[in-house]
Amino acid sequence: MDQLRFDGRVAVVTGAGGGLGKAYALLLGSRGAKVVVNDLGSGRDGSGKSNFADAVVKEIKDKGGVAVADYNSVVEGEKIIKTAIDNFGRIDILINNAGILRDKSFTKMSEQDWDLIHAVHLKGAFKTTHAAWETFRKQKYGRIIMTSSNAGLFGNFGQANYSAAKLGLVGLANTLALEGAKYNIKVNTIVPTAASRLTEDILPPEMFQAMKPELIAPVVAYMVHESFEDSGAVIDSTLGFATKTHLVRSNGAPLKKKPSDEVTIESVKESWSKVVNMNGAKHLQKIADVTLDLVDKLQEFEERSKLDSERDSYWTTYAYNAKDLVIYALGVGASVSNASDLKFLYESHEEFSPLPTFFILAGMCMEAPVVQNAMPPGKHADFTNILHGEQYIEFVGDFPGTEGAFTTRCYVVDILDKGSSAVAIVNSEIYQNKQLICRTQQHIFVLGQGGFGGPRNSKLAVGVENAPKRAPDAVVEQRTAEDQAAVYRMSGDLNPLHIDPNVATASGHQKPILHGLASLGFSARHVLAKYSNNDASNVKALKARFVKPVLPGQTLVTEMWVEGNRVHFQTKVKESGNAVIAGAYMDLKKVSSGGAPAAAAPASSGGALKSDALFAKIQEEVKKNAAKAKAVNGVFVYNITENGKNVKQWTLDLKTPEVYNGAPKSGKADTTMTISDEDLVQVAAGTLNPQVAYMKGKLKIAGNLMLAQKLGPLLKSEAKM
Ligand SMILES: CCCCCCC[C@@H](O)CC(=O)SCCNC(=O)CCNC(=O)[C@H](O)C(C)(C)COP(=O)(O)OP(=O)(O)OC[C@H]1O[C@@H](n2cnc3c(N)ncnc32)[C@H](O)[C@@H]1OP(=O)(O)O
Repeated sequence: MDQLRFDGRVAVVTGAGGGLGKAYALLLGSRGAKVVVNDLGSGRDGSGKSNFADAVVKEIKDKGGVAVADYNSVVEGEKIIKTAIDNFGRIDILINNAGILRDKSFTKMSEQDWDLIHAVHLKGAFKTTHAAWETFRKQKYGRIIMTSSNAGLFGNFGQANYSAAKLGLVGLANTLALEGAKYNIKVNTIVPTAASRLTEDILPPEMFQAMKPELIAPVVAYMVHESFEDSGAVIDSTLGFATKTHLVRSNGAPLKKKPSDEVTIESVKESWSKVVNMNGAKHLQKIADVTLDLVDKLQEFEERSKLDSERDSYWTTYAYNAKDLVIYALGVGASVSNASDLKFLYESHEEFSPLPTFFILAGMCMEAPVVQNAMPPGKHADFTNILHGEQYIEFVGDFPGTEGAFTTRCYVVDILDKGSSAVAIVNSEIYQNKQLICRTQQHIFVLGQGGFGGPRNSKLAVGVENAPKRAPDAVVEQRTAEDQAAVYRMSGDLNPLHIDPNVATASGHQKPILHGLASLGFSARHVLAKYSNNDASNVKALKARFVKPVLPGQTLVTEMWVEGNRVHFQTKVKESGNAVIAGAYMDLKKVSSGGAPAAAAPASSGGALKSDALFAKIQEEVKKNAAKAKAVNGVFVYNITENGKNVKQWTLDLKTPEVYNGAPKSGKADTTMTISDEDLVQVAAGTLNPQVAYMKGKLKIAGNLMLAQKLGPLLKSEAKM
């Protein structure tokens, strides 16, 4: 990097007779600046006289620099600035560094102690800066440094006067940064901790030795260089280390429940934990942002209150990223052994997507006592007596992306009395940037808590739909893993019923049961793959009832029926024959028939494969791409499999280039690629990235890896067929 220089610039450094100020003056002087070395020449309490400034000037001059000494007090700051103008005709840089201490505990602090400190630090900085300000404005250039202290930012015993003045300087810099912005005047604050006359007998000797002002001087010099762009920054530096400090604001909280309520001391106490909760605290750049933030929050409060006045609601937030999507997909049985699942498992996949059922999680409001607080008198609900009964999700706005944050409103719309048990119907509205993205509805079955004389049915319940009587149009089966619930829990539902054998047996189950939403996630994936080409954004709504628990390790069999844009489905456990999900459906914007297989080993893939026609197409493509093929120059063998068995073998001899139906005519295969028929169909249909099929197909490389990689582009062109 080119040396950062200050040629042609005039710098005033106050308190430059020793310590930090001296280090700043020497460094700037050595880099071409003409320096006014100001120093009153007093001890650290402001008493005594010396000629330190002359010594510094001499040192600068001895090294070929230009400098002049100034012995005025900063309280008469205009005289110091005059020294610069009189000697050098201009001023570009002002470093307000001069300072003294009058440390005393507050009890012993006199008004004089207070005034003297404020006069030197705060008023002194005001006087010098004010004197230079007009020149800076006129020449549209100025670099100003205020010197603050951690004593000001955090407080320090015995330094009430000094702390107040030091934080005052941050306030001064903040405002001057704004007022100077359009004149290219940058005003920043340094918070140095260095060995100086101020700290000499306060710091332990070893630390005092190490805290060299020379380690801070380059930071300050950079902050007054013409290339420095920040303004209003507070930079803490010591021991060759620098950090930025700024204020942050909590999200805050309304101090009342409804806009019409009074704010009382009690309501303030009730809200206090939210007021001081710093989770998600933000740094606001300017005072206008503070006002906007407040207006925004008040508007949100009004809007929420309108909704809350209809029903008592709980508001929660839910943030997710790619990792959450992948963990969820694993929890609902997506597997790399099925190439079409990769888009749900691999964050760098070109079609990486959330599964549609993932967004049910944002509506769960697991942390809120939403059901508990809505139970009729004498009835209770907690994790020991609830079962997930039904689930609904409907997408209203744009399909959400692969990361985001939602605000969710959760409220109970009805508590039904089903005789011995109760059913709580919980609605959720899920918003992103104030836009409604989706709605969900959960039916929570509360065992043994019925009989309170409530309604048996609700008009507000989204109903289940019986499947057609005919044989299913498609069936997909997939075994859940023994650890399925343990994986699914990581998406947020930590109900011990799904992991703790004692809790499970106490609730009457032989072992921990699978989350209802995990089983639903499996079946929804099967439908999505079969009838929506795995396109999650094609889903409009989904409804299901959990009719019997599923045990991890059991095999789920999803039966599907297409009726218009609705795919009815129900799910059975293969081992017991029991229906576990019933009355379920997925509404799609568009139904695509015979789509991708969802499970690793589908029971019925639906529709015969036209591999011969496909073979002809690939042959044509290879001929079309003969030049490329020759460049690849390899022999590849495709094993065509059906239900796990090799049924056919094609050889792609790119040396020739030709495709053979059967064993290679000549030469040995360089690469053997096993792609299932289904994947090959998808590649041909352009719905499966050939590279993905390629990765999934157990690629055995007999030649070299480069060769295998070169095959990628060729397969890509085949995908366009
Ligand atoms: C806000 C916080 C939320 C927390 C969310 C959840 C946290 C999760 O960790 C919890 C889970 O995932 S639990 C696991 C998944 N769920 C299950 O396994 C439940 C399976 N279902 C059953 O066992 C029975 O259906 C059973 C036991 C539910 C009902 O069986 P029965 O008692 O035999 O009922 P039945 O006699 O057939 O019918 C009685 C009335 O109830 C209605 N009904 C039946 N099943 C229902 C169900 N699943 N959901 C809603 N209502 C249901 C019936 O229609 C009937 O009403 P009516 O007589 O008016 O027709």
